[in-house]
Amino acid sequence: MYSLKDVLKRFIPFYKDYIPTFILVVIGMVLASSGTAASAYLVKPLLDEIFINKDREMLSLLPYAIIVVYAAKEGGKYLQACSTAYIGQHIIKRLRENILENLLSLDLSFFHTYRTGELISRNTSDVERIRAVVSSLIPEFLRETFTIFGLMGVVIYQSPKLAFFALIIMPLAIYPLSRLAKRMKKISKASQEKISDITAKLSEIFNNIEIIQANNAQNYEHSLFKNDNERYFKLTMKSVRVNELVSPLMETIGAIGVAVVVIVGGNEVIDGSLSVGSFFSFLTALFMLYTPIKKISSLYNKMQDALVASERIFFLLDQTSTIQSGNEKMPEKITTISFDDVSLFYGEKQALHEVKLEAKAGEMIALIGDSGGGKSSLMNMLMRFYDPSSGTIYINGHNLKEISLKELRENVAMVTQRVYIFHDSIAANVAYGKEIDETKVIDALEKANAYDFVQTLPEGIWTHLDEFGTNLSGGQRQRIAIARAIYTNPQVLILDEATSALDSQSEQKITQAIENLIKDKITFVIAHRLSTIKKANKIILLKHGKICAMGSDEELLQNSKEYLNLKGLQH
Ligand SMILES: Nc1ncnc2c1ncn2[C@@H]1O[C@H](COP(=O)(O)OP(=O)(O)OP(=O)(O)O)[C@@H](O)[C@H]1O
Repeated sequence: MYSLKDVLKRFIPFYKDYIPTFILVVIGMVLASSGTAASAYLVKPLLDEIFINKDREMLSLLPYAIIVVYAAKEGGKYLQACSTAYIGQHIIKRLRENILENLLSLDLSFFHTYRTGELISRNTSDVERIRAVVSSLIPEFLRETFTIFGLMGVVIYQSPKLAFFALIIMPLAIYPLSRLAKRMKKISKASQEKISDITAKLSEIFNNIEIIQANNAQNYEHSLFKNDNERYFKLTMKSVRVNELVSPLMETIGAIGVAVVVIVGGNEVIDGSLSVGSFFSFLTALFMLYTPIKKISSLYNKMQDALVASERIFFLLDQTSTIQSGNEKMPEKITTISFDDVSLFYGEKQALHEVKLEAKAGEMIALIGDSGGGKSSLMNMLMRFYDPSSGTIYINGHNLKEISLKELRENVAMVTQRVYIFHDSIAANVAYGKEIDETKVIDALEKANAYDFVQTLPEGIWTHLDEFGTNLSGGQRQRIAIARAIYTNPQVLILDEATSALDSQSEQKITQAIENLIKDKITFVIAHRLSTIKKANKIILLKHGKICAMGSDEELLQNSKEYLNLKGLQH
């Protein structure tokens, strides 16, 4: 668990950039605290000089002094509030960017472990909670502490004896307050986890809305959500009750202090050893003291909340990718890709067993086999979404891990089973992440046999696609994805069931297009379709993570029973 010191330490590099703004914060803080103390002090001349001594000169001065003191106090507060908000909001903005930057660099296994909603929640609501610590909490804490010292100065100055009685009460409040803070920390942790669950649930619901409606599972999802929501509501109420307890507790303990002061001070005023003005100035400062003390204890509770949130955020910032880029340049021309005794484990589960295969430029390799055989896993390693647990993948004899990750992914393009469409224009979807070159976009669309339908859309390649491409048909989406893969003219193409959503006519056109594209490339096709398999130079049959047959269609027909079985099933 992080302490406040740890949290602040992590923010020091951020704070360094805001020194001029901090100076404004301090000026505001000093004005606000000294203004508060001065306003309590002014009660003494008000009573003693004006009301008791009937001093007219003082009457002509004091009202102006009151205005100046209050203006300084409130102006200081305003200055401090705006400057601290600037620092806080700006740090938070940078923090969000840093979190996303780090998350984007992480490997896929991380994203398979954490739910999307959970990550969104940490990047939004937890970051918001932390804002309290980085911006307002610390300066407010300091301002209130300064105010306490200023007011204590007035209290002690006016009557040290009374101050002794009044201030002795204070430690009495500390014990219950520290108990409350501990409780608050616990509730905060539970509540932050719950809000993460809620966000995760919502993102799951919106992503799967079709399947929810198709299964009439609306009520089921709604009741799951209601449970989480109810729990969050209860936790929030619990934290409100704990937080709101601070004030009545402080007031009651404070009242004991005031009662003692009235008894002792009242006697002194009656005896004439204390002036009425001093007594009231003292009493005003004492009353005013409870406000900052109360604020500090409530701030302390909020801090517990922020500490828990920090822990969840630093966790994300501290994650490092297990997939690190190599330093070697990608060979200009990829001539061979070889898998040398490559095995892959997902946790305990072994997905691939000592796979050995080689692909040469111009070859098309078809990967076939039952579902779960390991075809996608093999290709995921070529993209370096995962690294082999043992064995090595080589490109032109260079270990894949030594090659720059960026250059690798520039040269290897993938069309996956799941088609990804971004909420942007078709052109931006095709050129995704790269500069849009209109001619290249049209060329890629033509090659993917997609330009015909794109042309019929109202704004052509500039037509905006909905999130997930819901305004396109499945086959159209797939052709956009293929266009994206060929936009950069990659040297290696991985097509994972890429033609599954196409009707046979467009599939034929795509197959033709792919045949033209792949001439000097290395292409891996994960396919069940016989038309694709036939054209492959090499067919690899994967079963339970092992290669159980490898060769051309003809060879396999002759010597692989499994291949015959597979073909038999498809006829
Ligand atoms: N991220 C993952 N975490 C854990 N296990 C996984 C993961 N991805 C795949 N697997 C497991 O590894 C095995 C191989 O999966 P893979 O997706 O590579 O098979 P496949 O041959 O591509 O299947 P399909 O044809 O159904 O797509 C399966 O048993 C699968 O359950």
